[in-house]
Amino acid sequence: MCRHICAATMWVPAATSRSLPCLQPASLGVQLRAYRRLSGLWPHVAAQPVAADSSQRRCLVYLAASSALTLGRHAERVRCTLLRRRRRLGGEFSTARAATLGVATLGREAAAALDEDLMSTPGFSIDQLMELAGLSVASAVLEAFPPKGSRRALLVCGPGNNGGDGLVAARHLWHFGYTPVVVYPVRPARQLFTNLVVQCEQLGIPVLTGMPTSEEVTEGFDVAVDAIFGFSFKGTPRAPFDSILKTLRASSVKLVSVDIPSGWDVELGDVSGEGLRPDALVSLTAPKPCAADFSGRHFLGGRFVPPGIAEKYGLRLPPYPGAAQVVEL
Ligand SMILES: NC(=O)C1=CN([C@@H]2O[C@H](COP(=O)(O)OP(=O)(O)OC[C@H]3O[C@@H](n4cnc5c(N)ncnc54)[C@H](OP(=O)(O)O)[C@@H]3O)[C@@H](O)[C@H]2O)[C@@H](O)CC1
Ligand SMILES: [K+]
Repeated sequence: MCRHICAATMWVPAATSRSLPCLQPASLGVQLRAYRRLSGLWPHVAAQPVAADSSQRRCLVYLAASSALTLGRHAERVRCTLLRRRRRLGGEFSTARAATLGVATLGREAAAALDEDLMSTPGFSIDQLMELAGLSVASAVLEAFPPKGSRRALLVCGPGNNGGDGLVAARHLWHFGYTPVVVYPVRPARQLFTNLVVQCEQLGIPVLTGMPTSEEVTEGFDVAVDAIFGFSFKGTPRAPFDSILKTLRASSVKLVSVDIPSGWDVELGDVSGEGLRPDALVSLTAPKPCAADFSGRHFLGGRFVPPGIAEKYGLRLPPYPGAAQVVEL
């Protein structure tokens, strides 16, 4: 019995798709044959213009296989092919609006290297960067979902620095007048994170280990922040985050993702099909390639990049208005 094993999506600007004949609906046969050659399987392919942005075209690829063993192998092979193709196309995989602003994207390795550069050359500490990142997130929440009556905010924080951004955002949201609740199931022992938890608790912000149910999230909160995984996420989500992602997906709360919608591959997007579908995204420093698949409100935050580093990584960052911590792309 065949079942779908891999859903890969690609969004390409119309101009790019003209130079990529295999993504033209008219030549989907070529695409099908290419994947058959690559994986030994017949994929089901559908390509359609994107509703949110007619200048882009999306190509959805589903592969079918009969065993879990072949699943991983074939999905990985196709993932690598898509990745190579995306890398060849480079910065063209920014959203249409980001492309208008001339903002380039930062892949996983480049994002990590840029972080290293920030912390070595100009000598930023991680605490400083995280503080500004979390402040950007809180500012984007305020801008995207200004409080109407109640101001209940849920912040779901993961085990890495993305989770730290969420803890900082919780504190700033409290100062902005929200009533935050933090879910922090896996807590690193590092002083940085224990300090951030104490700072939240000093404000009376509950920091919970367990995740509420999807009904409780829908009923109990006006907005939720996904600070679960950032650019170091790999593979498929492990427990307890697998079920947390399902809970967030099942709820209808307004969702803001920090840097990357959790569960998405930083470069390829929601390849597993199990990632979150946020209403707003706050890219930090620069959008990551997966942001090309995102069609909600997109903010850029992390207003701390010195011109030398921006130049080194080919970032053409848009001007931030006034004292704003975020700029909408
Ligand atoms: N300059 C900037 O832009 C700044 C960026 N900042 C922020 O940092 C973020 C990057 O932070 P990061 O490197 O700590 O990685 P992040 O993704 O949070 O988590 C890694 C953790 O997840 C885990 N994990 C991985 N895969 C998993 C899986 N499948 N299932 C389960 N767990 C999995 C992994 O565990 P491991 O696999 O190592 O055991 C590890 O514990 C970035 O996106 C931005 O938000 C700011 O704070 C500072 C300035
Ligand atoms: K996230």
